[in-house]
Amino acid sequence: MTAAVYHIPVMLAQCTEGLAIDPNGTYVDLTFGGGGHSRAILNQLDRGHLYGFDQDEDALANVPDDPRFTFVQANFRDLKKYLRLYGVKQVDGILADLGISSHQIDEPSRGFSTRFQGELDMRMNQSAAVSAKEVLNTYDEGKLHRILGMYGEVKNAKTLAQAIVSERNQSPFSSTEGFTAFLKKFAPRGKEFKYFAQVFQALRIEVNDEMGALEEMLLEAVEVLKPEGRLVVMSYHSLEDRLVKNLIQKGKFHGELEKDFYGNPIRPLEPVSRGAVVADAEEIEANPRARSAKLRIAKKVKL
Ligand SMILES: C[S@@+](CC[C@H](N)C(=O)[O-])C[C@H]1O[C@@H](n2cnc3c(N)ncnc32)[C@H](O)[C@@H]1O
Repeated sequence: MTAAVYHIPVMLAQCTEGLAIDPNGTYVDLTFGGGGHSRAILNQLDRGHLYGFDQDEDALANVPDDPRFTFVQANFRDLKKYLRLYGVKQVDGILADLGISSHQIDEPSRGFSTRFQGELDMRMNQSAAVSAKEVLNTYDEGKLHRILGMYGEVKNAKTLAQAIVSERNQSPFSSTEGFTAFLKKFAPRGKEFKYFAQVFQALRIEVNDEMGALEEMLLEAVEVLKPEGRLVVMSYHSLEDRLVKNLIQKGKFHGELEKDFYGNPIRPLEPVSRGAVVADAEEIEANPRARSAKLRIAKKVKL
């Protein structure tokens, strides 16, 4: 397994520029994956150090042999705890390139892809307790309805949730192929793959508690950043991007920006980039995965 085919890093230059790297600083790549972004950060470090997190043990195969790098096989929601373990209280910059890697999608046994035959798994952390199979075969109808509607924006979420519950009573779901064959009946004609992708996205977000992990991580990231330290987050769907954007612009996930007596915004971060940075046409042509990427860059407010 080589890093080149594991994952092509998206907006590499924009991410490292966003971090405004101090060669002697301490950095965190929260989503190490194939290590593309990490290697680019290491190239700019001198006496600095980089901590690379990934909850997927497959990422271990890509760890560089470099004394300035430490791999942390953990969920990024526990950022503070693990940094403390290494005696790190504050860092100069944090990068998160959310979602799953091409390796995870392309490996049939991981169950992320609508195109391959595999178990309905979808766990990024292979030791986690709940897989997509458990979600489909045990969640009650109301919960399935909510997940499909909220995380997949599936239009007929209620009908589909009902059908899942009655189907599994006859034969429980186990393979991706069996599940997509079942989904076909509910998909709009000619848009089957888009529909499958929406349903799979919803399951994946639930299995990995992606929204919960993102909220916890963002709050911890704000705490561990030095004043003026950079937060660089790349997301691939609007639910994630909304959380990141709201925290940067409004200082909270929900609700409006508050101001102090003098009219200064009360928020722990301030935007560095105007709006979201997106990939250019050339990159999208070479790497279609870059199409949906939205990059937001912020710095910790100096008190
Ligand atoms: C889009 S890929 C990152 C690719 C990487 N930037 C590169 O250049 O190869 C996302 C990676 O983050 C990991 N990941 C996603 N959510 C995570 C979480 N909550 N905690 C730890 N790792 C996570 C996934 O396992 C995956 O390997």
